[in-house]
Parts: sequence; C-alpha cells; structure tokens
Amino acid sequence: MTTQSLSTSYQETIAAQATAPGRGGVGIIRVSGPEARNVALTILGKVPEVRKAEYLPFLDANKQALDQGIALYFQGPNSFTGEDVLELHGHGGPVILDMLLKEILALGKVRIARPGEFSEQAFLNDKLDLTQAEAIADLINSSSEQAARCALNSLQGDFSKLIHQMVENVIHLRMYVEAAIDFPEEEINFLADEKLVNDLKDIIEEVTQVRQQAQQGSLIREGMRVVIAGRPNAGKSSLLNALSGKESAIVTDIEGTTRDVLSEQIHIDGMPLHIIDTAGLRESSDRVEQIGIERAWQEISQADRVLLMVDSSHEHSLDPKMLWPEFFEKLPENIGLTIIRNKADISGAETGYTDINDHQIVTLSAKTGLGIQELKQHLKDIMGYQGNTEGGFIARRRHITALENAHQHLITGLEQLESYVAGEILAEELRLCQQELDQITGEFTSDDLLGRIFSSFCIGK
Ligand SMILES: Nc1nc2c(c(=O)[nH]1)N(C=O)[C@@H](CNc1ccc(C(=O)N[C@@H](CCC(=O)O)C(=O)O)cc1)CN2
Ligand SMILES: Nc1nc2c(ncn2[C@@H]2O[C@H](COP(=O)(O)OP(=O)(O)OP(=O)(O)O)[C@@H](O)[C@H]2O)c(=O)[nH]1
Ligand SMILES: [K+]
Repeated sequence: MTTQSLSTSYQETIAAQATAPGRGGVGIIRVSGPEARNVALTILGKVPEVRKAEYLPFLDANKQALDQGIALYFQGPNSFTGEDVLELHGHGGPVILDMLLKEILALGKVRIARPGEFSEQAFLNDKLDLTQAEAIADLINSSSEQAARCALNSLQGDFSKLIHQMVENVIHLRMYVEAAIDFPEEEINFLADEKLVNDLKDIIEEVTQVRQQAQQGSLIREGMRVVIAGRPNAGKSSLLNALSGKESAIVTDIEGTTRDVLSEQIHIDGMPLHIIDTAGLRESSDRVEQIGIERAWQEISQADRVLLMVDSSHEHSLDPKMLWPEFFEKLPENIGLTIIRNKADISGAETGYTDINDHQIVTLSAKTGLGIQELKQHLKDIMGYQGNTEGGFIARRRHITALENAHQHLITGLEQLESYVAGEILAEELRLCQQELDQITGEFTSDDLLGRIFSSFCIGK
C-alpha cells in the first residue's frame, strides 16, 4: 500500500480510437498529453481554437488528405483527462481510422493507450476520483436503464460525497481522541464523555446505511444469481422460460432433459437477475448427466439465492428437511433458499407466497404462469429492491468490502472504548477505518488496485 498524491502530470502522450471498433457514422481518435499540440500541428497544420469544432482535412506525412473531418482541441487542465487533448472526428470506417492512428503513432512521440488509460490520466490528474472513474466503466457497461441512471449518479459524485462526509466525521473524532491521549491527566474524562460514544454510534449508523445503499448499487450493477435446482421434471426449465419470457430452455417430459447449465439475464422492474437452470438432481449412471449434476452443485454453491423446485402434485411436505434431506444437507449454510411448488394447475394448490416455520415458499404453475408474478415480487423483496434510482448509486464488491471493514473497525473501537476506555486502540481503529473509506475514493490506494480497475476498462476509455 502506498499513499498517493500524484500531482505530477503525465509525461507521455497517448492515443487510441475512442469510438467502438467497426463501421460507424463517425469515428473518433483521441490524443492526450503534452504532444497533442504537435500532433494537431502536423495532422491539421494548426492547433484548433480551444473547444471549437473545426472542419478541415486530416493530413498524412506528404500533406495528402486522409480524411476530411472535425477536430476538437482542449487545453489542459480543462479537459477530460486534465492533459491537452486533441480529438479527431473522422468518418467511421476501420481502415480510415487505422490510417489516421498510424499516422499519429508514426510521429514517434505518441504511443497507443492501454485500456482505461484516458480515465486513469483523469484520475491521476484529480479530474475524477476512483468511484467516478469506475462509474464511467459501469455507465458504458450498464445493461439496464436503472443501472445507467445509478452509474450517472456515481459519476456526478453522489457516492463520493457520502464517503467524504463519513471521512470528515471520522477525522473529527480522531482529532478528539488523539487530543485526549495527548493530555493523559484528562484522558479518562475526555474519553468517558457520553458525546464521544454517541458520535461514534452515529458514524456506525451512517456507515451501516451507506453499506446498505452500496449493496443495492452492487445488485443493480451485477444482478443477483438465482439458481433453479430440483429433481428431474420438476419444471425447472419451464420456470426459466416463464421468467425470461422466451423459450431458452428445452422443455420435455423426459427426465434429464437439461444436462448443462443454462443462464438467462432478465430484469424484474429494472432489477437485473441471472436466472440459472441446472440439470435435475438425481443418482445417474449417465456420464454426461453426472457432469451436469456436478455443475449444478457448483452453481448452487455460488448462488445468491436457490429456488428449490418441487412438483406439488407429487410432494406434499413444505419442510425442505423432510422434503429432501440430502439436498438440504449439501446446501451451503449461507445460501438463501426458496421452495417453489410447481404444477399448481394440476395439484390444485393455492398459488402465491407463504412462509411456514421460516421456510419461504412460492406455489405456482410455470406452465400457466399463475403465481409467477408473486415469485417476481418475492425476489424483489428478498433483495430489498426498491426500484427507484432517486439518489441511488452504482457500487462494486470492493466498495462493499471496504465499507464492511470500516464498519468493523468502528465496532471494535466502540467496544474498546466502552469496555476499557482504551483511547490508543480507539485512535488506531479510527485511523484504519478512515483508510478503508479513503480506498473507496482512491485517496489511499495501491498501484495494484489501480491496475486492476483500469485494465478492465475498454480500449479508448
Ligand atoms: N467528444 C467527446 N465526447 C465525450 C467525451 C469526450 O472525451 N469527448 N467524454 C469522455 O468521457 C464524455 C464527456 N466527458 C467530459 C468530461 C470533461 C470534459 C472537459 O472538457 N472538462 C473540462 C471543462 C469542464 C467544464 O467546462 O465544465 C475540465 O474538466 O476542466 C469533457 C468531456 C462523453 N462525451
Ligand atoms: N401441468 C404442468 N406441467 C408442467 C408445469 N411445469 C412444467 N411442466 C411439465 O413438466 C415436464 C418437465 O418440465 P421441464 O421444465 O422440462 O422440467 P425440468 O425440471 O427442467 O426437467 P429436467 O431438465 O429433466 O431436469 C414437461 O412436460 C413440462 O411441460 C406446470 O406448471 N404444470
Ligand atoms: K424434463
């Protein structure tokens, strides 16, 4: 871990195609860094007026026109990256754009950008913090309108603001506690002050709330993994089809139809879900089916939720331990389970949601669609999905982990304070808490982390 205050500006100039590869109406080559000016002088014969679109030929080394396009010039630090930026908006054909990029690289002072490097420059030049840079990638990759709106909220700084607020409060407490330690005669009085305990509890509450919001944000970004498991012919593939609204999986009355894992991404009122259909679980001597069953268990162990599907016209128990003891024993403890009682149309069971002895049960018919709506509602409920993006922001696993760690440091600090009036330990826990929060925005990071984040961006971003 290293603390970063990289105010040093980039020495290198980078270039890449900013628009997606392939044919398009317009294609953009972006150049960022100290050489952007010289590139403009060579390719355009002039440096365009700042932020004013100019229509002019793009020239090769022999002053021959390669394309006739629009150029935009931004003067650092007033640009996306904080460096001088030249944008060449040409005709969007792969050959033309390649020729243009080659011409720029041939000048010898510009190299091709790594994936995410423009955004990395922006981060290193303090144009964006880390959550905002991540939000750009999430905005581009978002698979629903909800996700896009939340990513934009993050990009505009909503998430960062919450983090900064918490950091500020932690710093305030640290100053108080450290002052107390510095005056040993007063220390006990200082630390025994009820206000300190209350302030600490307030911050814990704040972190808890932001963590919940972040969980929503991560759910919106990634989607919950819901695995449908059960015996052959329970109707698992039929349920996948009913939820996805298409005939993704083969449905037959032959047991063991599904042999491999099938996955569909769907949205319920904007909540993204990965629905995973698995091979029916049973003893089998068929090698292919056995592998399918192994894969089913792998999926189950990685699920956010398992839907255990049973045929309600055959199985009457509502208690999974009775219903299927072997399944229940093998199910990892931390994975939530909902029992789906299918084929209500023939069993006559009443459709809808019930919970009995802590077991959550949805009765439905995958064939007729009765009860599907209630299942969707149930899935929203268990994820605490609200469906509005007002103030929502996108979040990643790493943010949640940092918030969890920050929370843990506060809890430990509070315990130490309440049980032992241990000022030194509290001060240390507060310092570690701040460090965790600072990692979220990137005020405190490692090169390793930055590398991992930016390298997952697309090229030209
Ligand atoms: N043509 C083009 N469109 C684009 C981008 C781009 O780089 N080029 N963007 C790339 O992702 C996004 C927009 N992001 C941008 C962010 C900052 C600045 C910029 O010039 N910032 C200056 C001035 C700010 C101001 O006037 O408010 C600055 O920060 O000082 C430009 C684009 C989406 N559309
Ligand atoms: N009556 C009725 N039949 C259903 C219902 N759901 C599924 N079925 C039938 O049950 C049979 C098995 O359905 P599938 O969806 O293939 O079952 P599965 O659990 O995926 O089966 P495997 O792939 O063999 O594990 C088919 O004949 C379906 O038409 C339902 O709600 N009501
Ligand atoms: K089947």
